[in-house]
Amino acid sequence: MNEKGLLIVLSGPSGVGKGTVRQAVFSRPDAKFEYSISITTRKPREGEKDGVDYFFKTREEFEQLIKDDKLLEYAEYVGNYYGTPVDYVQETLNAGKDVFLEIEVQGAKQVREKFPDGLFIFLMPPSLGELQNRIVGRGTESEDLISNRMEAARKEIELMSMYDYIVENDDVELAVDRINAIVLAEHHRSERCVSKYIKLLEVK
Ligand SMILES: Nc1ncnc2c1ncn2[C@@H]1O[C@H](COP(=O)(O)OP(=O)(O)OP(=O)(O)O)[C@@H](O)[C@H]1O
Ligand SMILES: Nc1nc2c(ncn2[C@@H]2O[C@H](COP(=O)(O)O)[C@@H](O)[C@H]2O)c(=O)[nH]1
Repeated sequence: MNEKGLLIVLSGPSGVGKGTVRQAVFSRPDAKFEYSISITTRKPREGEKDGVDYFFKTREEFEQLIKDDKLLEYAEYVGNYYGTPVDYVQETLNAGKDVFLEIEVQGAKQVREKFPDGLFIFLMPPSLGELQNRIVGRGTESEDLISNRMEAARKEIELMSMYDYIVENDDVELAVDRINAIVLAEHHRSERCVSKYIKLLEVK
């Protein structure tokens, strides 16, 4: 029987670069994770595609998914719902593959309760000034939404102590190196790795 995969959760304040770092993680030729595409009621930004960046749903459709227990976690974030499809995550982990979630902190808290053995990584900006520059520089939010996101960011940063690791995103490729090193170390620390090597002792 397959060993289960590792659930990796990348979280952090809005605009820190989670999406950018996640894309860089997956563009490495040796990336071994499966990305769980989230479901949202937010309108697609320019260039975003349904089923690639998100599954875009109406509020009614999303609320039906909540009722049908189809979400591993969900949160309402700055006026929109965001959630993780539970079946995809369970099936992929059961197939022995690592699953990578990029979600905000309320959702990460719910995942922690259901998957205490998951690997929780918090992405930090070099400073709050730099965080604001990144949100403004992205040019996707109105002024109102930027100040809502900055306010949310301060509350999100306060929760960083519930994570296993804090990774600074001063440079995207360096942040990816750090995340890959943490995942590798976690695999080597796990019971399944020990049991794999313990088998060597059984060979006479
Ligand atoms: N290390 C970095 N240095 C400078 N700019 C960065 C870095 N990482 C990301 N950025 C830029 O910061 C902006 C926000 O990044 P991104 O959209 O990936 O953040 P996010 O955390 O996914 O945001 P949200 O939570 O709002 O979706 C983008 O314009 C991106 O190009
Ligand atoms: N709790 C969840 N949060 C999610 C999920 N997918 C994305 N997110 C987070 O929402 C905010 C806003 O995203 P944006 O695309 O509108 O900028 C950001 O922090 C994402 O990481 C999810 O499934 N669950």
